[in-house]
Amino acid sequence: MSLEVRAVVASEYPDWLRAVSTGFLRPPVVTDEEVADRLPHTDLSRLLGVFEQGRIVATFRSFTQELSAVGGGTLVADAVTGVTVSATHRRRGLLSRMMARDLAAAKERGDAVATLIAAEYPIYGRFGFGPATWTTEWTVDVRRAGLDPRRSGRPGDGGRIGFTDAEEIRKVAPELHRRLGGVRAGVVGRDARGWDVLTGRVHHSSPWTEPFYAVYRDEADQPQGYVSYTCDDKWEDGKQPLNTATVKDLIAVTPAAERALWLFLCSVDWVTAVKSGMRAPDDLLPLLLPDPRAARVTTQADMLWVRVLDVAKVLEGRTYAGSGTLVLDLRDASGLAGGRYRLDASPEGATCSRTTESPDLAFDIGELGTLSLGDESAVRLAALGRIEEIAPGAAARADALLRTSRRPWCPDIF
Ligand SMILES: CC(=O)SCCNC(=O)CCNC(=O)[C@H](O)C(C)(C)COP(=O)(O)OP(=O)(O)OC[C@H]1O[C@@H](n2cnc3c(N)ncnc32)[C@H](O)[C@@H]1OP(=O)(O)O
Repeated sequence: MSLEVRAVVASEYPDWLRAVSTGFLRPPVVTDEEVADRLPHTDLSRLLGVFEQGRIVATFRSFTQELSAVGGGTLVADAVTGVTVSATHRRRGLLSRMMARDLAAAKERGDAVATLIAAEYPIYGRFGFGPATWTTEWTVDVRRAGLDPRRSGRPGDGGRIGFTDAEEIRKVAPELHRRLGGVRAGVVGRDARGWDVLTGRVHHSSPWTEPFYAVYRDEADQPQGYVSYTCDDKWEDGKQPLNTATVKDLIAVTPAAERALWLFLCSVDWVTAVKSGMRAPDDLLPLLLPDPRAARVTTQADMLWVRVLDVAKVLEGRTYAGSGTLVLDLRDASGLAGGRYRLDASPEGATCSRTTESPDLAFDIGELGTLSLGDESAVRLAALGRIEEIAPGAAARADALLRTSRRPWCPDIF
């Protein structure tokens, strides 16, 4: 039976959503309300389906996304999501066909990279993606953290924390999230609908629990961070409170805001555990506690995957703390971004262009995705055999140039 890969039209959108739910093992139920909510935010020309006799057996969606680069600049990304292949049609190359089509279109548009959050680690490396950010989740045992039980939730730095509501958050927090991209690489844009979902204005699949919202304002009364969290209202025998505060979102633009919000969460009466949600691996949280072992790592995993489509845009689109030159020989089986490039970088700026000079390092394009946001070490990748060091010492030179003092972080799942 023939399989046709093509863009989905509006009348097929409910079927497409049902196919996505089926692929993600969610009940295949789609309401008119959900369709009406999602459709205006969907670029149908970038919504792919694989059709067999009129039935959708595979799905794929991409959209334009802004990704923060090292130094606060922005890269235009082709964000990939909603990837499913029906259990009846898996391992017959359908994902490969949809991916090839989407990446070719992204390259044609001039996007710098493609991005995604991988459901499972082994899926996307073959398409030239590499994990570029990692994430850590902690559970803090507040009673073992060593914090002074007499402390209040008030920051000791002249700032203040105040409770607020969803409406206020929709006004204040988008700017905080946008500013985060200026100080962290790896942050992807969060649009108005993303805020509607996070603040309960839109919710389709699971029942909504209204979270608590609190904003940190500095001495000059400027918002510098916010947190939303829920509590589970649990007590143990003997009338002992045993509440877990679960962070849904914590965006802090200054270290003072980050410190204040964590200490606030660890100061709420009845709260004996704080689940941090997915944080940057170098979040201040564990070391902020007198006893950092009270923050147990519960998740440690890859987060944002990056597929470089335009090498010059990626390497010129970031800043560099030091100066140096690197010649990279990049292999790309798909023919999208491979070749030999010379990078001349300094704190004043960088240029990157094709060259015929002999290379310092040679590797697959996926490794450049992994290095692109400053997180991974080229020396480590060379030790793993994933980077070939042609000029002795070149991997260490690459680290000095590419790595950053704070690790990239993507707070959003898309
Ligand atoms: C960005 C996102 O949306 S992430 C969500 C991804 N979706 C899911 O995880 C939902 C459940 N899984 C699925 O729907 C499908 O299995 C998919 C989409 C992951 C893969 O689709 P398929 O059409 O089966 O992939 P396709 O046949 O093109 O496979 C290409 C290659 O990747 C490999 N591969 C595909 N999926 C996986 C996997 N989950 N684990 C390991 N290898 C995989 C295949 O074996 C194949 O390898 P080969 O070229 O060596 O033979």
